[in-house]
Amino acid sequence: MILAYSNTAQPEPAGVPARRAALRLLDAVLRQGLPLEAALDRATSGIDRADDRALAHAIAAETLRRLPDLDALIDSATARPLPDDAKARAALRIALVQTLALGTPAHAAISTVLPLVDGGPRKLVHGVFGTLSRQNASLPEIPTLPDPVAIRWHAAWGDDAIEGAEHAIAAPPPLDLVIADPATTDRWVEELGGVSLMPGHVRLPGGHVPELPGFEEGAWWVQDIAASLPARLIGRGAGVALDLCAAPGGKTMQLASAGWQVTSVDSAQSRLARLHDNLARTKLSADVVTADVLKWAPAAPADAVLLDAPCSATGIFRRHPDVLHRVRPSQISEMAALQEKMLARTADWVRPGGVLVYATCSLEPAEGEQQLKRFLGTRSDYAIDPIRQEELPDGLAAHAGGYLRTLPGTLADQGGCDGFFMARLRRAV
Ligand SMILES: C[S@@+](CC[C@H](N)C(=O)[O-])C[C@H]1O[C@@H](n2cnc3c(N)ncnc32)[C@H](O)[C@@H]1O
Repeated sequence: MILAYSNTAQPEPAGVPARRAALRLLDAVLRQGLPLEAALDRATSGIDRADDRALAHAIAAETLRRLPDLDALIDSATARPLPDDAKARAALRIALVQTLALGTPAHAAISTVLPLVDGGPRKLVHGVFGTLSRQNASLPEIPTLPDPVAIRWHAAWGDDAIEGAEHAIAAPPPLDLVIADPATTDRWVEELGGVSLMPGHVRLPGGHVPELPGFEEGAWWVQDIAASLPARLIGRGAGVALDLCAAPGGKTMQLASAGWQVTSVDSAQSRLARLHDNLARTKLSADVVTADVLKWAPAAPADAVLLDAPCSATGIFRRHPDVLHRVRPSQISEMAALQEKMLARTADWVRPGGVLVYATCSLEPAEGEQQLKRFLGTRSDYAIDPIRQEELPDGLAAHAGGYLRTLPGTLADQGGCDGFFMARLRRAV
């Protein structure tokens, strides 16, 4: 038997440490409310092999995508519903997701999970898994959204967005690249074998990023098409642009490659390290400042300010399915209060006649439409500079109010995009 070693140095069957790490990850998200990525290092500490760490992440992420459907299956096979936080439910979730969604043979899925419930509900887990296997249980083709999210998004956006979100969970999102020099888009479409939805954009079905042509030379970087639009709204320019809440730097690279003298500000040192790496790889430059935008201030007003504000991040649920489970209404309100303060403060850093772009990767109106309305109600020196059709890819249209809202279902035929809100505001001269 091949042996692996847990961080308690006990010999264990191969494959068990990855499943234990998957359980830790799920506990971190569902009970502690942590982002999946933030919990990764701790949950997988003691696992040396990168493929085991990747497996733990894949099991946890797929469980989060399929949680309501996995729980419905488990509940169909137990006399009484198990508590949400029961060990048996957690073990069954990861055993079932492996066999029903990740292609793991049933015997491997259950034999690597049972050691995790030794001395506990082993018999129950084995019994329920066996019952569901004999019934040839399957997951629905289109996943079900967790109820609180479905209710919230239905109230805000209606049936189509719910359908769009459920379909979006079912399919792996495409890989979007921003091309540093938009004039070379056709060349990269050909070389990478992708499609382009607008100049400076290439979409691939997926791929191992560091091995793709052009990565090492810094010809492009990964950025969802919706995430690339806020910086595009600023356009090309030779003046001073502030990129606020800038790390890991997708928008900084866009602004720098569009000719701006960029100052990038973010409070997270570790995320700024990635921004520095990104600038080095793409040979672009920016002044990088580690600071809290609620305390820092620029020496002089800027021609353009981009505020990509911290938010609930519910718009990026395709790649980060933890947001579907850990983001609560109270957090949305807290983020909205923070965004309001940031917007009020940073609006003073735009020169008269200059431009302010406000963006969030959120599907919550409180972090988008309502924020914009409140801001315009308090700042008579600002007006919306409406987004024009020629600034957007085919299939996207600005709202009649001049801002842009992307939803689950937007660009669905081309592979979709993240949920975003963005508005361009111009300061009176
Ligand atoms: C949506 S992410 C930014 C993504 C980035 N604009 C890009 O395109 O790569 C939000 C960022 O806000 C930063 N942040 C949160 N609170 C902040 C604060 N008070 N001051 C400065 N940055 C902050 C976070 O560290 C995070 O990097």
